Amino acid sequence: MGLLNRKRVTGITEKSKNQNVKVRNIKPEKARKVIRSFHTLRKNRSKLINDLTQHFHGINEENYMEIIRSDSHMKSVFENQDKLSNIDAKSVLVGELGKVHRQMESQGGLELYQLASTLGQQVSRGGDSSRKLIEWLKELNLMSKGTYRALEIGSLSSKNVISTCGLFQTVTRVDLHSQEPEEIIECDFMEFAVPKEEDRYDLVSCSLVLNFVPTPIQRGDMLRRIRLFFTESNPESPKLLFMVLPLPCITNSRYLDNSLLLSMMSSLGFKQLKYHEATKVVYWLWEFDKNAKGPNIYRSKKEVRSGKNRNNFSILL
Ligand SMILES: C[S@@+](CC[C@H](N)C(=O)[O-])C[C@H]1O[C@@H](n2cnc3c(N)ncnc32)[C@H](O)[C@@H]1O
Repeated sequence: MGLLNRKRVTGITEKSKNQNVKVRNIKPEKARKVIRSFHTLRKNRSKLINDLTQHFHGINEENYMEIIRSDSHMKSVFENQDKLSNIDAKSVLVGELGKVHRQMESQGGLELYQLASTLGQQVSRGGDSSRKLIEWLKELNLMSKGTYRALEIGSLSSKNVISTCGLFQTVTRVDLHSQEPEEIIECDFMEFAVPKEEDRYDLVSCSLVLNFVPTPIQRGDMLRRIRLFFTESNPESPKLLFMVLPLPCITNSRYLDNSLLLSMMSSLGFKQLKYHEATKVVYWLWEFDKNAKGPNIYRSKKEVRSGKNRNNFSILL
């Protein structure tokens, strides 16, 4: 993304890639708008790509540009240079996908979304969510200093409290777009290889990531996958998942409230240890027990709240 674009959209004036992120001149409302709009576009993109799987074998969010651009006609439809050809279903979808793709680019893409999210981590605006995790770990006296391993999914910085608190022997950080290539592994967690047993983790942090994942099924898949990353080598020590979501995902969703989430998580083997609602986000600390699974009955959405002004956030397993 060009610096010009970023300036036009938000007034951010400093280049951030591969440096500690600096954000200036971006108002909190603007940051929230960037985040909301990015989530909507990502959801629309995901739906279009899903619809296109019947026309392009194996198309997904990583390879769609490559696949579409390898067909010169589809490439020009995607790039909106061949409007007259948008008559069949496949071309309509490709044309729409091109439109969404351009909107995402012009609004700054993932990089700008991360800048806006980093702003949310500034202390004056709610701060680094991992502070709550460390507060809880200390309160529950759950992890003795320096012996445990943590995995942070969706990491914006290696300087967050989870990394600096000294409670962990190692913190492995992954993100779709790494802002510190030496400290944060750039990859999709869904493709991050499950390590050998001795390299697995005692704690996984998944803060403000599930709401980024575009579909309810993919969110469920992410939760399911997280379980594979817990070590079994210290049976005495707890296996913990720290999770954060925007508050409305749980307090104003048509399809999810905390009681439903509790039973879903329990069907995956997670027991709620801690829960905290802040003004804008909600935090959980879950303990995982691989032997404590329940029945999986969460394959379709069920309304838990009615009313017009609800959001549709949900998770399916
Ligand atoms: C809103 S930021 C949250 C960052 C930080 N964890 C926090 O709590 O402030 C969401 C981050 O999750 C990352 N992310 C989303 N889906 C991911 C995935 N499947 N694998 C790795 N990172 C992902 C995004 O790239 C983004 O940097």
